[in-house]
Amino acid sequence: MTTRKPLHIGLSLAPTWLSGDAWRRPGSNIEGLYSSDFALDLARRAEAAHLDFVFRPDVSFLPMEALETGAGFASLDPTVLMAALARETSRIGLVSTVSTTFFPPYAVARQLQSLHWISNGRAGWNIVTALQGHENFGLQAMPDADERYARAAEFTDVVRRLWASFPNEALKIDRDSGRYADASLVRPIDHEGPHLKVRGPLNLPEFGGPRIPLVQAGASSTGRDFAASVADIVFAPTPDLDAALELRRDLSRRAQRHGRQAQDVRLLPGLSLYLADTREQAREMFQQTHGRVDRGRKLASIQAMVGLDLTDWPADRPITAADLPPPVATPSSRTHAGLLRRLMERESLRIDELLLRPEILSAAHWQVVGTVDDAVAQITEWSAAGAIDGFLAAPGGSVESLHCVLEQLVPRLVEAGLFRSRYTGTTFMEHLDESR
Ligand SMILES: Cc1cc2nc3c(=O)[nH]c(=O)nc-3n(C[C@H](O)[C@H](O)[C@H](O)COP(=O)(O)O)c2cc1C
Repeated sequence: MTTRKPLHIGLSLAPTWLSGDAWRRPGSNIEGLYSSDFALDLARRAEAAHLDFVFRPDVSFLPMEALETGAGFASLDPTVLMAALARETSRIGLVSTVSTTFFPPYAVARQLQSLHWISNGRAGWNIVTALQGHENFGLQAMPDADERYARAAEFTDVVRRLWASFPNEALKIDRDSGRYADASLVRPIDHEGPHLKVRGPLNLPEFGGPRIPLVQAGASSTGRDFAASVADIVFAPTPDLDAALELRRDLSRRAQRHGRQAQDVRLLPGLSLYLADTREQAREMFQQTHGRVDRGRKLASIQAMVGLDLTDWPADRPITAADLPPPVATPSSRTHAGLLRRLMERESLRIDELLLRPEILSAAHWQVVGTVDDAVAQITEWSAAGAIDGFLAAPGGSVESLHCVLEQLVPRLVEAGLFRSRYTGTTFMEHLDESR
């Protein structure tokens, strides 16, 4: 029923379907979490459904308080994991998350270009400025968000110039003359900026096909501007249609201001999917998953994001906009803090209601708890409204819910003309360019 362009779909390999208490279900395969087979099974299923990409969010610290009740942020290094998937798949994009706050750009440029070669043009880079973890990298304190973005812009520029510093055309490989490369085409970048000093060139030629697509997550004003200047995909939390529409319009305006076209920046919100045969079963799965909410930790996170201490808040007293203190000056994610504040201002919720909302439970992502029909209806509506260019599936609740996304929901989107029925290209960038 829609005339819009086909969507782009990515699958988060962060095991969201094992979050809360879902890992305790008998068939969860939680024991296999740190084996490459675990992710490989998912990547193969996602490739069979012709998804654009799989991706692994990542952080460089271990929140100890969460570890007693779930794996949380403990995970394999995402770029190493993607390299393991590269040899066992052939079409699907492989997006790794690498922070611009902690790592040296030369090493990052080389690792990602290596992944691009190993996967024959399927690497992607999710650029994050990170939330915590400065203690693991010898920093005195976490730089504030604007400082992190300033470094991210310089870092991304350096990485792209390093990639270009050894162009593929420099490879001559002429056996007869004995000329391996035209070294005059390989140039240092001689970068000296406020945050970084890198000479180059990179000691790896650029892959001889489409470039590495860039994904960006972080939707404060500075984050949006950075995304609009470089990103091919923006991964964002948009808990409702209004939020997605506003972000889509704003990204289009900002992209044009940076001399790019609106469609160069594709908005793919995170979509948390608790799917079952009936709505009642889906709601039950959701309740079972989140029944054992770690109240103390959630309340601490609310306090960190909006500055309101709810420890002794009466259970039956709704929290209203008037109860909110002025916005917290430097939350670790302004995006998430802003969305939580927006929810609390718009709806006067009691504390138990608040604790079950996506702004608290699932990083403020768009959420469907229901049937495949419910999910198809919402995705169709958001797509027809021009709010999204696709979504990043983060299945929740159970392995069955995850399989339902790939084996039932995606085929329904194909039937509706909203998604591809086969791959036409072999590289990640070609998948993204299909909708142009
Ligand atoms: C949807 C979303 C996903 C994110 N994923 C990660 C991640 O995987 N790893 C990480 O270190 N930071 C992640 N971040 C943090 C951002 O990179 C950024 O540092 C933070 O949101 C602050 O930027 P902001 O002020 O624009 O919100 C994410 C942020 C958002 C909004």
